[in-house]
Amino acid sequence: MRSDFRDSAPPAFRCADLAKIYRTGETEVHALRGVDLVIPAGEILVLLGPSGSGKSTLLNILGGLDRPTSGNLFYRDLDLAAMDDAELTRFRRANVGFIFQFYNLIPSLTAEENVRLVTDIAEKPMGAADALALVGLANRRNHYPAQLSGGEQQRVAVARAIAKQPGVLLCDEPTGALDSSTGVQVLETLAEANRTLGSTVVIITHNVGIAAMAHRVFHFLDGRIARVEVNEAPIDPAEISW
Ligand SMILES: Nc1ncnc2c1ncn2[C@@H]1O[C@H](COP(=O)(O)OP(=O)(O)OP(=O)(O)O)[C@@H](O)[C@H]1O
Repeated sequence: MRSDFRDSAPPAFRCADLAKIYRTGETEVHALRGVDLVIPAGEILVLLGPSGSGKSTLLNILGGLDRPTSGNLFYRDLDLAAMDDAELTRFRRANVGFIFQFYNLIPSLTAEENVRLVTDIAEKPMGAADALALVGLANRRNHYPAQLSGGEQQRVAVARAIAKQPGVLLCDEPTGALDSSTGVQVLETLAEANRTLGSTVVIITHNVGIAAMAHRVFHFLDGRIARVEVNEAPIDPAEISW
């Protein structure tokens, strides 16, 4: 059933010959050297590759936090490469949820208030309490970040990201600071958002085991995608450990 839905959907992202050069004084770093990829809507994608191979650079460009130096990039029919700053901000607000390694919660706000920061400005949000229930934290909504474990704080960050029902969830090392069993709980919330909201989920990780939950795995090497693996039978995150 899920694969029919995925096959019929237009791609979430398409990019062609995408390049990113960082210039600092005389120095140039070629972070992306001609990336071609299609990210089908409604899939879970994992990006693997050595440190410095360009994964975060690509994720930031997909999310409209940064711009390519050259190349084409579309989100559905939106031409991201042609957008100015204000348009990119609107694109992010309407379509993208971000999750980073460190949870970036506001310490003086409760879990629910942290989520409400997003639901207050989103176009079609679910309630903050519903988002927290989706990540299994209904009974922690009035707790402050310091009263929550690392895994619980990351689940609040996931709730905050999914509350606006984004088309795409971009996750940069979401389990990087967590132990295996806590990390798996976070991955389960991402899989749940993929299943119930249909969000396309892109996960950067150094943990090769996590690739088993993805529909597709992109292997990065030196600013390029060296290999794409299609996984016909993604496993439930509960089966992953590290
Ligand atoms: N803002 C920046 N200014 C200059 N160089 C940068 C900047 N951001 C990234 N780079 C460089 O671009 C290259 C790709 O970095 P990127 O962070 O995309 O790699 P990565 O695969 O995500 O690495 P990691 O797994 O360590 O996070 C690296 O050489 C990095 O040093």
